[in-house]
Parts: sequence; structure tokens; C-alpha cells
Amino acid sequence: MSGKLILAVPSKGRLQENVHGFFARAGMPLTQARGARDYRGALAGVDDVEVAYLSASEIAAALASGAAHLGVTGEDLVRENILDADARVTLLEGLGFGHANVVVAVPQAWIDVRTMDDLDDVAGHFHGRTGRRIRVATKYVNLTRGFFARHGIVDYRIVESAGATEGTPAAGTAELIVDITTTGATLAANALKVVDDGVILKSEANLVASLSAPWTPAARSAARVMFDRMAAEKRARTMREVRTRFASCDTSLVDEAVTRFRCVAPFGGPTSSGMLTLHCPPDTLHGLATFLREKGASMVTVGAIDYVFSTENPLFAALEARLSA
Ligand SMILES: Nc1ncnc2c1ncn2[C@@H]1O[C@H](COP(=O)(O)OP(=O)(O)OP(=O)(O)O)[C@@H](O)[C@H]1O
Ligand SMILES: O=P(O)(O)OC[C@H]1O[C@H](OP(=O)(O)OP(=O)(O)O)[C@H](O)[C@@H]1O
Ligand SMILES: [Mg+2]
Repeated sequence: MSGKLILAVPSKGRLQENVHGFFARAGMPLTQARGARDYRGALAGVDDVEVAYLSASEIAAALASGAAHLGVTGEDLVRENILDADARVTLLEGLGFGHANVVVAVPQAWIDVRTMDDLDDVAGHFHGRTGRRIRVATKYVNLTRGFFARHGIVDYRIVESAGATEGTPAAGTAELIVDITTTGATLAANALKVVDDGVILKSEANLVASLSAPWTPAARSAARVMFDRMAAEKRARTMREVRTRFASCDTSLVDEAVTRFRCVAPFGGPTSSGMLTLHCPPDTLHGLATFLREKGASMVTVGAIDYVFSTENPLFAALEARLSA
């Protein structure tokens, strides 16, 4: 065995483009030597990484079995496809894309069904009246079973659906569904509504680590390098660099700026000539610039940052903590 780190990323579908963008922004683009249909690749600038292109649900399976060390996939697929997920993988970080809710949806015509309790009543009546159990179409079989059990609903049966799940009530093959929704357009087009307390999971794409993969020294060191770049890109993306210089700039003023505007002073207080660099989130930027001018600055410049490299590597620390637990 090579000892390399295997990184599983989506080969197709909604997440693929975002995942490519994510690694490119972190300065380590995914490369496929033989074109888009090459299912093995590399990560530019990071040694000892082999990229495996898999479907989003196969990624969950590969992480569970230890065939991949790291993967990017939806939390919905991790929770659905991995039994006791928290014991076998660790979700290191939500990546801010691939948002989708796994929901229970019923026909809009069921005006008296608003909550899971109402649904429980309907399920009981349906069974009594027809002698059959109400049918739930879904590909999220495990999430559905767990959620219905938590709500004490037992009078139902699951009809496995591989696609076009929203069409099953109108087609007469199920009474209700469990599926993912983002904009709600597909549910609306099929005259379905989400049950008020029927959101099973709010999912997004996650960076996920396998706890059972062979974490060789080479694989660990590759993860450390990858995570360092990801963290540097994230800190840079969420902050702007603010610079100013004025004689009356002192440490108490910097302390006030830090608490009031959630900024950080990456290089400490002002220099002896009053030169100050701050990193500030975009939403408080104008407030900070106003504050600095009120305190005596005649000019404040703001710029985007590409990377913020720090000695801290929180993602790697989180991984190490789980691997040694
Ligand atoms: N609007 C959306 N619809 C579907 N999935 C979404 C949406 N937004 C984000 N996702 C995420 O993308 C994941 C993969 O969905 P996608 O449609 O790309 O794959 P798929 O082709 O359905 O996957 P597979 O081939 O494994 O069945 C979902 O499980 C979910 O985590
Ligand atoms: O709430 P919306 O924004 O309408 O999105 C939800 C729809 O998107 C997904 O299907 P997808 O297009 O991925 O097709 P698939 O069922 O073949 O995966 C999902 O299964 C829903 O049907
Ligand atoms: Mg899909």
C-alpha cells in the first residue's frame, strides 16, 4: 500500500462544481490527468494525495469502510448511509454549499395535517379505514425510520424510491414522501407541503474524515497540509484587511475596535508611529471605518485578503483528537 491519503470527491451532480471551486480557492485545484472521465486524480501542490471521483452517496460508503480517508459529501448522505455515523466518521466542517433539508411532505390537500402529531392521527385512521398502512416514498429509509420512531409513528410503511419521489402521491404509489428540498419548487410543483415540525435534517456539504482508514504518517501529513490551506482560505474569505495610521491610535482603542466590531488585530496593537492592521468581517466594516475616523484617522484602507496562514490548524487538531480518542 502506498500510504497516500485518499480524498473522495463527487464525480457528478450538484456538489461537483462547488467542490472543484472550493479546492481551487484554497490554492490546490483538483486535477484529472486524463480528462473529466478519469476517476482518479490529484491535488495540485499537495503530495501524497490520491483523489477518487465517486458519486455523492458512494463517498459516504467509502468513508464508512475506510476506503477513503477524507471526503466531501452531503450530511444527509452520511447520516442515511452510515450506521452509527458518529462512531465511524467525523464531520469536520460544513462547507457552506449544497444546502438541502430532508423533510416530511404531504399533499397540500391534507388541510388538517400540519404537524407530525396530525400525521400520526391520519396514519391511524388510514389503517383503520382501509386495512392498509399509509405509504411513505423515500430514498432516506434510515432517516425516515428514526424520525418517525422519535415521533411515535408506527402505522406506516416505506416504499423505496430511487428518483422522482415527489411524483409518487399523484401517481398513487405513496401517500406522502420524505425527500430533500432546497428551493421548495419541486414540492410546490407536485402540490406537496412540508409538515411544520417535519424537518428531519438541515444538510450541507461537509468535509468528512474516516476514523477507520489507514492513517499512515504520509496520510496525516497530507491532511495537515490540506487543512492548513483550507483554514487560510476560510479566514481570508471571511475577513477584510483594514489599514490605517494616526498618532492617537493606542492599544485601548484597538481593544475597543476588537470587541465592538468583531475584528482581530493579527499583528498586535499599533506600531510606535500609529500604524495599525486589523482583520474585520464584512458586515461591521463600515462601522469600524467610521469609528477609526472618529478617533482621529484621516484615511482607512480596506482590501481583500487571499490567505491568512496561522500556526493554528483547527481542522487538523480536530482530526487528531478523534483519531487518538
Ligand atoms: N437541491 C438539491 N437537490 C438535491 N441534492 C442537493 C440539492 N442541494 C444540495 N444537494 C446535495 O447534493 C447531494 C447529491 O445530490 P445530487 O443530486 O448531486 O446527486 P445524485 O445524482 O442525486 O446522487 P446519486 O447518483 O448518488 O443518487 C444531496 O444528497 C444533497 O446533499
Ligand atoms: O427544492 P428544490 O430546489 O426543487 O430541489 C429539490 C429537488 O432536487 C433534487 O433532485 P435532483 O434535481 O437532484 O434530481 P434527482 O432526484 O435525480 O437527484 C431532489 O431530489 C428534489 O427532487
Ligand atoms: Mg439529485
